[in-house]
Amino acid sequence: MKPTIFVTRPVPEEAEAYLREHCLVDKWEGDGPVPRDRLLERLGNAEGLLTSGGKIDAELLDHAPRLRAVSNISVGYNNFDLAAMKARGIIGTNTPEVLNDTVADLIMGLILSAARRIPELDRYVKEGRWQRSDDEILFGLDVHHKKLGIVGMGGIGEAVARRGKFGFGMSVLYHNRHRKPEAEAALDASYLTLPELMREADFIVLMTPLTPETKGLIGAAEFALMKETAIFINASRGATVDESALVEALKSGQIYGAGLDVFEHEPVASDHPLLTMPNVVTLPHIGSATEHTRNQMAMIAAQNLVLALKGHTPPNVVRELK
Ligand SMILES: NC(=O)C1=CN([C@@H]2O[C@H](COP(=O)(O)OP(=O)(O)OC[C@H]3O[C@@H](n4cnc5c(N)ncnc54)[C@H](O)[C@@H]3O)[C@@H](O)[C@H]2O)C=CC1
Ligand SMILES: O=C(O)C(=O)CO
Repeated sequence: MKPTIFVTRPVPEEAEAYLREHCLVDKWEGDGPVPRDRLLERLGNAEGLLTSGGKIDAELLDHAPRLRAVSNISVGYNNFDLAAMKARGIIGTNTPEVLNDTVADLIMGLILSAARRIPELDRYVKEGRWQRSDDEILFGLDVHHKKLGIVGMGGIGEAVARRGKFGFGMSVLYHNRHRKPEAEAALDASYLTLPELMREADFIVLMTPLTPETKGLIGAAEFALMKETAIFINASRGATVDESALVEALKSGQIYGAGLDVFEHEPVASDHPLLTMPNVVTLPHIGSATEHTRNQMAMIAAQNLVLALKGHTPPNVVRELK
């Protein structure tokens, strides 16, 4: 007898076909993300859940008495209440590594966009404001040979560091929960404390997972240490940054600019002050959003789920907040 699973969002054909081969698939057919109350109604029979970000907490698990595995189509798993899942013997999985290069490419895009003011000046040209006499008002900052500071030197952080080091001749500084001697050797990277990195780096890239320790990790005290020419990039989760402190740091000229792929509340409200600032580049959480990478993520997530439901240990089980 095939296990029943619930799929909360459309997945590519290949992943869906694979799931149907191994499971009885029930899926959300509505537009947009499944509303929480509708999801809870649909979980009565589900032994597996394929999802990408909705909260998996005690309330949801109470509505899913047969649930054995939850598979995220994402590397981040801050949506999991791991204690509640563990208490019920439910396995959680994610999709690490496969998206490292795709997300790192986007982060380089944010760095270049903020430093050279690409979106702002694109609008400038398209709005017919470009004058032959324009000169200094179009200046930005160099990226090459500057100091790249990575906070959270994991799979994605290292992929960004490689691009900075070998593509742009940048020197790599990093702060991480644990030192990484191999990365230090391969990238000639220097380990710094968080305050040291804030003071030293020209580009600060935040790439930690969202955990109780990293919530608000970068706030007023950290922005106060940054150079006036620093550019701050966040592609981790919005809540790792104190957004009000970021707004103040940008408004007061404490830092030069920011590039953001993530926000505390997504989609970000259209009247959010960060959206009114020309020195902030904003994106709608598209770090891994290429067809190739998202297809691979969906397939890996599907395989994780099927393996777990067959009683095997999938390669990407998450056991604790990392
Ligand atoms: N914008 C987007 O579309 C994407 C966002 N993400 C986010 O990026 C995060 C990181 O992804 P990966 O690099 O794959 O994860 P990873 O687990 O490979 O790396 C995270 C690193 O952060 C470090 N870390 C954890 N807590 C820390 C702390 N308190 N202080 C300093 N370092 C700490 C860990 O030791 C680890 O080296 C994900 O958890 C997810 O939230 C991931 C993919 C796409
Ligand atoms: O994988 C993740 O954690 C994302 O945010 C989207 O790819």
